[in-house]
Amino acid sequence: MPGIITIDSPNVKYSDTHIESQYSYQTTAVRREGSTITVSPDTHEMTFRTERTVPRVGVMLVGWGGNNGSTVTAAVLANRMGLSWTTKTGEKTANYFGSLFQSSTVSLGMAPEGEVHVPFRDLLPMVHPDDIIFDGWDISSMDLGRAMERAQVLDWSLQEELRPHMSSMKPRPSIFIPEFIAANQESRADNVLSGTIAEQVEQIRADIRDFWQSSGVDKVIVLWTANTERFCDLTPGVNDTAENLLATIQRGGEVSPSTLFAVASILEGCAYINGAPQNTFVPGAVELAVQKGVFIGGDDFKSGQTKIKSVLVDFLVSAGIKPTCIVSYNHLGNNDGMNLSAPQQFRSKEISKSNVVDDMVQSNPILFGPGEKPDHCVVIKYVPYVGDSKRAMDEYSSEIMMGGLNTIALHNTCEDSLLASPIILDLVMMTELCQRVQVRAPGEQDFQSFHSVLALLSFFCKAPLMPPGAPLVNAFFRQRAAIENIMRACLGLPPQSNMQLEYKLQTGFLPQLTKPAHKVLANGTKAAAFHKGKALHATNGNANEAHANGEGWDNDVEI
Ligand SMILES: NC(=O)c1ccc[n+]([C@@H]2O[C@H](COP(=O)([O-])OP(=O)(O)OC[C@H]3O[C@@H](n4cnc5c(N)ncnc54)[C@H](O)[C@@H]3O)[C@@H](O)[C@H]2O)c1
Ligand SMILES: O=P([O-])([O-])O[C@@H]1[C@@H](O)[C@H](O)[C@@H](O)[C@H](O)[C@@H]1O
Repeated sequence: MPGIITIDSPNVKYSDTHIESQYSYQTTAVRREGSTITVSPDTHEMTFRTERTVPRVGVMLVGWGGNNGSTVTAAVLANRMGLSWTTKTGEKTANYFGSLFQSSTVSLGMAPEGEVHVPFRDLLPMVHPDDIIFDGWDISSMDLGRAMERAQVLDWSLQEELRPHMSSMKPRPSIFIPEFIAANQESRADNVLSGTIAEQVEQIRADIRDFWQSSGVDKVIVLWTANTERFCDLTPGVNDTAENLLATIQRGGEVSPSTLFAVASILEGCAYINGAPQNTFVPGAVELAVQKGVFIGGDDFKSGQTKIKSVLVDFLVSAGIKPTCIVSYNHLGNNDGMNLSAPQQFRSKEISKSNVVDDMVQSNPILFGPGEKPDHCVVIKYVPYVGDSKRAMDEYSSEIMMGGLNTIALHNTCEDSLLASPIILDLVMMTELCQRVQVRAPGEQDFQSFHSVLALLSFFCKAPLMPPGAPLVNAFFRQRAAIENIMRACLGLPPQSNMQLEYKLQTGFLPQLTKPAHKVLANGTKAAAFHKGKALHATNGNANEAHANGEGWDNDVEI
């Protein structure tokens, strides 16, 4: 499976330090005048430049001692050490299932032996999760070995192998403002900073510098996987601009811990990602990130029930079926669930879970009139007994042809933290890669980075944070295609169109192959065709299958 991908194109140059590609970005400009819609294809000549050297990456997790924080740390250690462990159903081996980059593939195109798929991570140089160094903060002082035990996510035999390596990991004291999370969290808070919020921000900044220097990493990314906070009021003069936000911090006004961490990270030049649903990125924080040229992204890991929703609703609407009622219920018994049992914290989650279908619904005015939406109900209940094993139950009712009614019921049980952990890794890998990509826009002399609000992270989030004016897309496969095609652009490759025209015409034409599979001498009655990855050749009037031999295709087949 592993392979080194080399692009054989005059538009792609490899130097010791960079991959540079000349890319023709093809779009359409649309103009609607009354009932007339005019579409004008546009081609924009651009240049992508990607640094080839993958740096040593440190990740500082806020909420490190939580279920997600302890689980993702454990998973990376287990993979790095190549651990296997015994369970009642047999031997298990560490893996990164659920990671887009580590466990999914992309198609490069057709080779003589058929379509070639490679691991997503092989498209461009990316940090490997095994190499990530973790650190972080928690209001709970529990070391990571005991936090892993408290989380009750991983098999005991694996925990026993990992504990000696995790017990030495101790979360740094954190910023704790009780009013932002549920009151039921206060019993954990034995590891908190004191002083003004300005002093605490300075401590967080010092922590980042300390980790950066002591770990020897080349860059640090900070990620919030602490509890869901209530929404913060957006108040002019308080958090509407970078200047006002910094002044509010100095003055001691209302700023949430997650926003304080964002400010500290941005001021230290570290990308900051929000894995929870609260509105961390108040306008002042966004402006500060833009001023400092630092990436920010979020909100709220898209891990399970919502991820399926962003697929299923896209399927229904794209198939011309009208979803009219969506009920998403789940219960879980971990600490996240306990925090979400408080109304204000639940409200943050309800918002992020509810808006995920808007773009898909708005894309189809045949099914939905102006402002029309499906009924959409989100319920989350805290049931301690089930722990991290979230039970999600969904019902999708849809109108089908001639007044018909279709109802899809789903039941989904899984460890919530084992869905979120690979997403944390993907968020880090995507962010770190984007920090090494520069783009020269059409007609420009200079290269620029992506916008500080890193829209490419939307695939991993329920409520994507987008640059001003950018359209919000939640549809799963559209988001995935955006990542794939931008990474292909870095290699000078065209977008994945799935057209496969070479196999859809009467006279087949095959891509330029290194070893000609066969001569295509179609005379109108005979043509090369593929079926199930094998070439069906009409030769001597009889269709027979030419099989790929060990080295390549039968070369003597003529038609
Ligand atoms: N599948 C998932 O697990 C999933 C999916 C989407 C979003 N999320 C979000 O990710 C977050 C973490 O989920 P979890 O299951 O790990 O929850 P958790 O409660 O197990 O972990 C959160 C940790 O944050 C700590 N904490 C709270 N306030 C803090 C602060 N101010 N500074 C530092 N630490 C603080 C808590 O002590 C706790 O250890 C939650 O906000 C959750 O809503 C989780
Ligand atoms: O599975 P999903 O919808 O992506 O998101 C999950 C919710 O279903 C769950 O209720 C909540 O506790 C988790 O934090 C996470 O947000």
